Amino acid sequence: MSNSSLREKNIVFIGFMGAGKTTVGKLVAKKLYRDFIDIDEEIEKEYNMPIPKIFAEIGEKAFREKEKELIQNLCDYKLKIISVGGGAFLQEEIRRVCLSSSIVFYLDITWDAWKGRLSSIIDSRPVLQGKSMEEIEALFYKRKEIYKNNYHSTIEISNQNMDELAESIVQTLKLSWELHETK
Ligand SMILES: Nc1ncnc2c1ncn2[C@@H]1O[C@H](COP(=O)(O)OP(=O)(O)O)[C@@H](O)[C@H]1O
Ligand SMILES: O=C(O)C1=C[C@@H](OP(=O)(O)O)[C@@H](O)[C@H](O)C1
Ligand SMILES: [Mg+2]
Repeated sequence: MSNSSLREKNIVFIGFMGAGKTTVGKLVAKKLYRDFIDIDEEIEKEYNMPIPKIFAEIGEKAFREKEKELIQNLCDYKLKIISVGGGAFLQEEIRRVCLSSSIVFYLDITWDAWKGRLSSIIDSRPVLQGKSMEEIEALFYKRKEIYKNNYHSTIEISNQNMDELAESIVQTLKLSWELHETK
């Protein structure tokens, strides 16, 4: 692969709900002077309603179809920073298109660190609602199996400040771009 093609690839952030994909993706985009796209935000704009309302009124199936369509379309572009929802990589077609067109960055968080975030995110994450802590924990580990088998680069984010985290991601990316430089 030529250096320019690696540098031009999109960067896609994956990981569990609340791991920080949206927050960190935005910061990384700013540091790299690139466009940032949050897939959930795009879906909310399309339906003109927040995600819990989309799930309740239109249904998860339609949400997943829209998620796939938007990601597939965006992967035709270059140089984008994209945060996908935590459920996106459950779809094989999404995994395939992201892994082939983009650098997939997995934001990994421990269960212990994640637990503390639940109360601040549950109202906007319908997938977490109506579940016991044991059920959420089981979902957390089930999803982890998918993320950890489908990425190019990863970072442990459990106890890091968001800006430092974004800065380490940028440094990792720059290093890998330089390492792949063809003279
Ligand atoms: N590194 C971090 N440290 C502490 N809180 C964080 C961190 N990253 C994200 N958060 C907080 O966790 C919540 C979920 O973050 P968000 O970026 O929306 O995650 P995701 O897009 O992965 O669901 C937000 O309230 C955000 O402020
Ligand atoms: O994991 C999931 O199934 C979902 C994650 C959410 O995005 P975040 O991962 O950004 O919270 C959002 O797409 C939707 O609520 C479903
Ligand atoms: Mg998000």
